[in-house]
Amino acid sequence: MLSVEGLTKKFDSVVAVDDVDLELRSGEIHGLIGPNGAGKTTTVNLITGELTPTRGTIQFEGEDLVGLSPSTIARRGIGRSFQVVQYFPEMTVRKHLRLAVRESTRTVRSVLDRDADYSEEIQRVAELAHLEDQLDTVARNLPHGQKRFLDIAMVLAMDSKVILFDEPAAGLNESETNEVREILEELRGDYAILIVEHDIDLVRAISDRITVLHNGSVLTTDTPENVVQNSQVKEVYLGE
Ligand SMILES: Nc1ncnc2c1ncn2[C@@H]1O[C@H](COP(=O)(O)OP(=O)(O)OP(=O)(O)O)[C@@H](O)[C@H]1O
Repeated sequence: MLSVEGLTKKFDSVVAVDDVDLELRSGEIHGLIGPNGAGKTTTVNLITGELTPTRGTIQFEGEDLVGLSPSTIARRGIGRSFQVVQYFPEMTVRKHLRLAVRESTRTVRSVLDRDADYSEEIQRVAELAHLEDQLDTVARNLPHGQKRFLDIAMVLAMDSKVILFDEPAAGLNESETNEVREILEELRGDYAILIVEHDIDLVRAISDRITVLHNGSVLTTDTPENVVQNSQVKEVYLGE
């Protein structure tokens, strides 16, 4: 579905991403892990078009994404959630979702649709992101964990087919992390998901496959069981 080949990004003398091959299959949850500075966020930023690769190709459903703007890539169906949630403090959850749905349909619907309320779609994504009871809450009043869920809901509302999660559990307590896990489990099969996450227990539990990056390169891509047994992975990342 999403196929990355030979992806390389240099910042002057630093090779942040070095000849990375990565295949995200339809319906899978794919973990992307590695030590600090391994190149995980840079890889995500290359896929979303926020950065331009020095070399390499990124193909989505057979089309090359390199050179397209982030908004075009998002509208093609590649959504991302951010490490730091971006929201309008005084705006309700419902309004956030309405804007996200409208943004995704902007190119195919006419201005006549400007007043559409998209209520069915808003309800659907609110339920998926465990926010159905918070639709009329303004974002700043959401508990910390639910602000993260709002970010997830907005990605879903954009009608994404691929979702790139950058540390969805960062800064969350145990019960909020468990809820993120439940949300991801419910999305399994319907989206291709790439998840960058330092919480190794979460990544192990949720991923169908895991890619380990080290110094910008792929150390291995394998099942969670094999990855945690891999001696090189233990040496550079798991610290055993
Ligand atoms: N804009 C930039 N300019 C220069 N160097 C950068 C830039 N962005 C990232 N780097 C460098 O590229 C390397 C990879 O960084 P990246 O943020 O992708 O790693 P990461 O695996 O996401 O790390 P972390 O787990 O700490 O978020 C690091 O050495 C980093 O310092």
